[in-house]
Order: sequence, then structure tokens, then C-alpha cells
Amino acid sequence: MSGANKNAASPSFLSDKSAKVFVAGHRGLVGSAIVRKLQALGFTNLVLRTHAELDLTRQADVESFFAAEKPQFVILAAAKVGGIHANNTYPADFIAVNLQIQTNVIDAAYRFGVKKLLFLGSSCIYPKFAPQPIPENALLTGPLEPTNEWYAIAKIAGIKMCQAYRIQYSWDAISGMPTNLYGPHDNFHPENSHVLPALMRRFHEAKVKGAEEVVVWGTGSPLREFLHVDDLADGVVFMMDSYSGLEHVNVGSGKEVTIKELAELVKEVVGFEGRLVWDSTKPDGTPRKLMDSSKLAGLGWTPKISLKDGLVDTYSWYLENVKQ
Ligand SMILES: NC(=O)C1=CN([C@@H]2O[C@H](COP(=O)(O)OP(=O)(O)OC[C@H]3O[C@@H](n4cnc5c(N)ncnc54)[C@H](OP(=O)(O)O)[C@@H]3O)[C@@H](O)[C@H]2O)C=CC1
Ligand SMILES: C[C@H]1O[C@H](OP(=O)(O)OP(=O)(O)OC[C@H]2O[C@@H](n3cnc4c(=O)[nH]c(N)nc43)[C@H](O)[C@@H]2O)[C@@H](O)[C@@H](O)C1=O
Repeated sequence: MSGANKNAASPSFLSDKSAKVFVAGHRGLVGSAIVRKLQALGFTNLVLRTHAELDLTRQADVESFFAAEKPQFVILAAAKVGGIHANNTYPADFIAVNLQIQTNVIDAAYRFGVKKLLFLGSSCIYPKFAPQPIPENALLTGPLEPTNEWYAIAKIAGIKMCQAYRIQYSWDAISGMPTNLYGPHDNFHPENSHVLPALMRRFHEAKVKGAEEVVVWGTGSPLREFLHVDDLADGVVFMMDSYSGLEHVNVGSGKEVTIKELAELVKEVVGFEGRLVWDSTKPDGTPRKLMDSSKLAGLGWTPKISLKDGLVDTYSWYLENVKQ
């Protein structure tokens, strides 16, 4: 149980499609996209556990799982995730659950001989007033956005844990920092979800009911960068195969829109014809968080799906899978 891989750079991830890959959180937005991508590439030995089958906050259960299954690769997409309201309302859950899941999985993966692990953070790790676009080295250079600082602190700890294990054990743990994501299998909860699925559902329900207006939170002025989750999954596989470094890597689309522009676009895709009403009692969150993804572009990866196409795809999935 001590050893694990001493080589910081593993053999190519894509060279062995029969390798055992544990995708943690495979029923979520990101995990399900990664599973689709790996299956499309021909991976035949994916290890998957639902939350009910394996609670990753329970250290002993996580260790028993790794001891029994001995996966060769781990992609950690299980986490406590939510939008601005959920982050603001459940700070204890966001810090504690995320610290527990990532600490248990990263440590067990190392100790039970996993060759390579990819940890997923988020663009909220960066200071609220970071330079734009935000380079990787802006980490820990200023105060965080208060609405998500608990989640951000957990994610920063995950990055640092991967770095520490790489430094001390020469173990191949890497971290990807996605921007705001969306797509099939997103969480469409009315309050706890992120803005894009929340608005898609609200516009859809308003259209069905023939409502004249839809309430949108905040002022509409914050800027956000959105990436379709299928692009993210492609980027994750690219990093598993091509990146073995100490520093975390930004994964973004490079394109930002105001929340007002996003709301107008979602309204158009859904076909709602009424008015938008802004509820300025709700928080805006960070004013802008466009990431600098030139490091990943320099390694050879760029996204492909436009926001408009991604919205059309997501709404079509919503209509088939979510609406009552
Ligand atoms: N969505 C986004 O916009 C962004 C996401 N990310 C990151 O991507 C990763 C995945 O996020 P996303 O797919 O959106 O999140 P989801 O909420 O869609 O999925 C998270 C998954 O983790 C599982 N999970 C949660 N807690 C546990 C637990 N204790 N034990 C086992 N499984 C658990 C969930 O299962 P269950 O539902 O059954 O609890 C779910 O399948 C996270 O690390 C997140 O920080 C980064 C940037 C943006
Ligand atoms: C991915 C990222 O997600 C979270 O950060 P966020 O980007 O602020 O996330 P959000 O999608 O919830 O909001 C974006 C903007 O949109 C506005 N907004 C309008 N109307 C609705 C609405 O109906 N719901 C939501 N949620 N937001 C709305 C909202 O007021 C805000 O200005 C982090 O907590 C953290 O988890 C993280 O890493």
C-alpha cells in the first residue's frame, strides 16, 4: 500500500483503452460527459459508483473501494456543486463535503497505486478582482469573492494537495480549472442551480404557462465565460493524455457574455416572448471571471462548441429528459 507510481509523467492515457479508469461523480454534469467521451473513444473498463453505492466523504469506504478495485487512472468529478445561492446558503456543506471527498480520493488514489489522477477545481479559485483574462499564476494573489469563498478554499486545497503529492512522492496528480459549465445532465433546480440551467427552466415554464415576465437575479451586468461540458470532457481527456505538470491548468472558452446577454440568448432559444424583470436584491457575485486559457491552447487544445449551439443542444436535452 505504500508505493504508487514514482514517475511524474505516466505513459499515454489514450494508448491503453482497457485501462481501469475510475470516473468519480459519473452521474453529474461533468462526470457523465467524461463517461460519454471515454466510451466514444473505446474505453472498456470504466469503474463507476453512484453516491448511494459509495459515499466519497467516508474515508474507510473510499479506502476499501480503492483496495478492491485498484483503478489505474482517476478523474475526480464528484463534488458538492451549486450556483451562487447554494454557495451562499450552505457554506458548511461546500467547504466540508468538498474537502472530505477530495482528501479521501486523492490520498487513497496515491496509496493504492493509481498512475494518474485529475482533480477538477473551478474558476472561482481566483481573487474577486483578478486581472482579466485570469492567468493561472493569479491564484492566491488577493481576496476571494465572498459568495463562494468556502467552495473556493476547498478547491484551492485540492490543487495544493495534488501539488504536494507530486512534489513529495513524484506522483502524477494534475488539476484542471474549468470555467462556468453547462450541458446535458446539468442541475435544473430553481434556486440551487447555476444561472444557465436556472434560466432555461424558468423561461420554459413561463412559455408553457403563457406568463408575461420572468425574474432574473442581480443586475445583469456581471460577465461570465461559458463552456459546453462536452468541450470540457474533451479537454479533460486531452490533459489526462498530454499534461503532467505542477501548475493547475485553466479550461475555458475564451468568450464572455453579460448575464443580460445570456438571458436574452436563453430566452430566444427557449422561445419565451415576454419581459425580463431584474431582481437586484439577489447577489451579482464576482463582476467578471474570464480565464486565460492560453496555456492549454499552447499544449494543443481548444474548444469547439459555440454558446448558441450549446444552448440549442442543452434545451433539446432538457425537453427530452427534464420537463414535466
Ligand atoms: N458545473 C459547473 O459549472 C462547474 C463545475 N466544476 C467542477 O466540476 C466537477 C463536477 O461538477 P458538476 O458535474 O457540475 O456537479 P454535479 O453536481 O452535476 O455532479 C457532482 C457529482 O458528484 C456526486 N457526489 C456528490 N457528493 C458525493 C459523495 N459524497 N459521494 C459520492 N458522490 C458524490 C454527485 O452525486 P449525487 O448527485 O448523487 O450526490 C454527482 O454525481 C466539480 O468538481 C465542480 O467543482 C467546475 C467549474 C464549473
Ligand atoms: C461555476 C461557479 O458558479 C458560482 O458562481 P457564479 O458564476 O456567480 O454562478 P451562478 O451561475 O449561480 O450565477 C452567475 C450570475 O448569474 C446571475 N443569475 C441571474 N439569474 C440567476 C438564477 O436564476 N440563478 C443563478 N444561479 N444565478 C442567476 C447571478 O446573480 C450571478 O450574477 C460559484 O458559486 C461557484 O460554484 C462556481 O465556481
